Amino acid sequence: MITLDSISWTAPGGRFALQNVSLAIPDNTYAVLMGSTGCGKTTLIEIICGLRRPRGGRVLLDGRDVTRLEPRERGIGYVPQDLALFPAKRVREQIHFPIKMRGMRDGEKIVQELVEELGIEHLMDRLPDMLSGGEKQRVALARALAAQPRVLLLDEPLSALDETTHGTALELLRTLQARHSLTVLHVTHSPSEAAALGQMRLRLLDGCVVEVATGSA
Ligand SMILES: Nc1ncnc2c1ncn2[C@@H]1O[C@H](COP(=O)(O)OP(=O)(O)OP(=O)(O)O)[C@@H](O)[C@H]1O
Repeated sequence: MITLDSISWTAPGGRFALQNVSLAIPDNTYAVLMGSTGCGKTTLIEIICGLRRPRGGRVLLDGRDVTRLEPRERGIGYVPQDLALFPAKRVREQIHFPIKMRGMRDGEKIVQELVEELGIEHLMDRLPDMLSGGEKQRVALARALAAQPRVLLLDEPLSALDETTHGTALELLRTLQARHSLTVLHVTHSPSEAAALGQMRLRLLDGCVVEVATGSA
């Protein structure tokens, strides 16, 4: 369960602020978040994963207050809008990185299973600039899932894909969510993507998160 309890955040310079934003996404749910450009969607995602510190309020994951924890202590996988792959690391190192950072055991087995699931075994020795857009997405997903998080945050993960790759990626995200019992928060501008994936559809409107629809996607 992802819970935001009265989160407030002010941008440096004070020209944008979120005031008392609250939301609750139940366990094992695929939630999508929409809203006009610049309304604060990325800001909310980064507050949940710990890359931005809120001025007030709390972030709770499965009831545990993580507001003051470092990102790697939160049990969250994150795929940012630009994917943020390390330019000089090969795919193998990208995916092993979160496992190494946390000193996890069984790293080799986890990576092997993930790369098979995502169909990227043949890419393991490549650098990011030797990958297509769709391949980069898969590598970023594998890296986000390597530390076996319960929560996955996706910031417009499919926006750069062509129609065919987009369709396959939708299916992949749905399958990953179900297989790993993930609680997902996925930011998108695409109503069709939201309708295809969102068991819970949320909109950030004038600084408030409102629920647009709930039900099976
Ligand atoms: N570091 C910063 N300094 C100043 N302003 C910022 C900073 N980060 C974000 N903002 C401002 O905060 C607001 C929300 O930005 P955010 O990236 O969260 O929006 P968004 O809803 O994700 O937008 P988009 O849909 O275009 O990706 C914007 O007005 C942005 O200019």
